[in-house]
Amino acid sequence: MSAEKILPWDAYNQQLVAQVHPDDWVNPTPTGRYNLVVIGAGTAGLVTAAGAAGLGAKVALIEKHLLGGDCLNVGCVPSKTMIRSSRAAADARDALQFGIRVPPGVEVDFAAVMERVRAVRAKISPHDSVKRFAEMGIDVFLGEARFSGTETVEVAGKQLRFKKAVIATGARTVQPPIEGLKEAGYLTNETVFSLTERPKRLAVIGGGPLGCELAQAFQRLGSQVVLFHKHGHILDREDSDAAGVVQKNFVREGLRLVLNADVKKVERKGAEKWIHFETDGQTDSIAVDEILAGTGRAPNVEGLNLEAVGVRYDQRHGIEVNDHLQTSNPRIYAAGDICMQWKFTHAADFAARIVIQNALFFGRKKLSALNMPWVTYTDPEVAHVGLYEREARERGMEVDTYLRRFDEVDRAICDGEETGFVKIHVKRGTDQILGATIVARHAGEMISEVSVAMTGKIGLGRLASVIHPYPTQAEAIRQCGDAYNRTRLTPTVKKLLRRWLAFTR
Ligand SMILES: Cc1cc2nc3c(=O)[nH]c(=O)nc-3n(C[C@H](O)[C@H](O)[C@H](O)COP(=O)(O)OP(=O)(O)OC[C@H]3O[C@@H](n4cnc5c(N)ncnc54)[C@H](O)[C@@H]3O)c2cc1C
Ligand SMILES: NC(=O)c1ccc[n+]([C@@H]2O[C@H](COP(=O)([O-])OP(=O)(O)OC[C@H]3O[C@@H](n4cnc5c(N)ncnc54)[C@H](O)[C@@H]3O)[C@@H](O)[C@H]2O)c1
Repeated sequence: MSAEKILPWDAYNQQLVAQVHPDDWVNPTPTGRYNLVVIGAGTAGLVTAAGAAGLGAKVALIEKHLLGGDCLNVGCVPSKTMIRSSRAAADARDALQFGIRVPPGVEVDFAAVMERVRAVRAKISPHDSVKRFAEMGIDVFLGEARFSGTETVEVAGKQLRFKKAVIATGARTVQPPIEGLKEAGYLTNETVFSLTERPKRLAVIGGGPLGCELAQAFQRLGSQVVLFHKHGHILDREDSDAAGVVQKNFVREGLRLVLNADVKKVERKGAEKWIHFETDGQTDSIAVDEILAGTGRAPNVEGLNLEAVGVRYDQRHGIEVNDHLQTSNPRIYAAGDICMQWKFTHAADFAARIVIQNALFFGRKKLSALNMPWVTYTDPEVAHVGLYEREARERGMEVDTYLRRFDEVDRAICDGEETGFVKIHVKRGTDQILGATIVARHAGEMISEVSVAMTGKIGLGRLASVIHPYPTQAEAIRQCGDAYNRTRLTPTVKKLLRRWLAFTR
């Protein structure tokens, strides 16, 4: 894709492209064999290349479009920036609840919101720039890579010889198989952040993290949003109580939800797009101005000539890897969205660290050993780490769950953020934390405390002895620890304590 397609072609996007795909970049001339040839410069590729080069490896990094991949350009960064504006809009809307009278006529300037998105992305882009990676001693090649032999990768007419190669080509939005959708035209994460005008009516198809985050953001920024989701509630892979809190808030904010939705057909009539759908046996139609698809990801496996190097893959799950992230060709590894179920930037980052050790230093690091948290940045946010209760049971583990609702937490009450909870699962009869879900406005900032405990093998009982400043919402985590410790006060212990206190009175 040519860089000029980063619309609108304003000063910010020109700045972005100057960093992550400069027009005047001249690919280096490859000399000798590389320790590592990395294909794809999203998070997985960038971290692999930087880490390996930092340890002294001779590294080539190849990117066909923009360094930074989805996260910087069309994923985390623009979405979280837009969400920040949408929270400001919601705060203005809800200000009266805090005793602040906002005069009527407060408006969302959608064009300014999107300009800020582009400005922030451009500001962050030097972290992922061609210049920065070249200065690390990495040979950066712009162009589309393909395997051309058992130990060569071809890019822009050049042959790069490798000892080991890493495929980090990521994933893209799948096109939902809905009649007429393609002809009517629809947005994906690759195009939605280029909008400069607010769609008056927006349909979002898919109630996963992508669909939910953006549906709420657009609704708050003034679009009338209808969200179609296949299942009975949104975010159906999350803890159902957590998803329920978010869903309730969506409805409160006026978002229309179509659950158990079967979108049958899309038709263009003039400027309008008509969506014909079925839900719970009823058929209905709705007219919108734009449609955003967020129905999952397809791995970028095409054009790599994987058959020639014996790398097994499938179109749905991507490249097949073992727990060491090695493909069916032992000299070729993969990391990130191309091969992993965890499709997160931090997951791509930590997978890259595993690849560096395993590919270059005979390491035996395992992906399954990672303790992976994730966050959906709706309002409130849903953050999770470890096992869900149902997963623990499926593995034959009995669990005890400690729950603290935010309407019982002083700081959350002060903040007017009482919906949500902290739920921590421990192995029954112990304080070993198996997993946790937090639903709170800043749940993503809180979950790492539980991750630290799990990674450091700190039990829930010991978390109770960690002093948390008062008043903070994170006290809810300590309070789950207090609740655990109270369960240790068995009737026998209580009786003994009573006797001791009577004796010492
Ligand atoms: C809207 C949205 C919001 C998101 N928000 C979050 C979030 O808040 N937090 C979070 O953790 N994750 C989030 N994600 C997920 C996150 O963006 C991905 O998990 C992450 O970008 C994966 O990194 P990657 O390196 O595996 O792949 P990518 O970022 O997709 O990078 C792959 C790169 O490979 C290049 N490439 C492909 N084929 C070739 C080839 N043949 N030759 C050369 N180059 C090639 C591509 O151009 C691309 O630059 C979000 C995703 C989306 C879509
Ligand atoms: N905060 C974050 O970390 C974050 C944010 C956005 C995206 N992402 C990542 O990006 C990836 C893509 O996200 P996503 O939400 O597109 O994918 P997803 O697969 O997680 O969710 C898509 C949802 O859409 C539903 N769906 C599919 N087809 C449908 C149809 N025709 N009609 C109605 N519903 C339909 C599916 O049942 C599914 O629940 C995810 O893997 C996620 O990890 C992460």
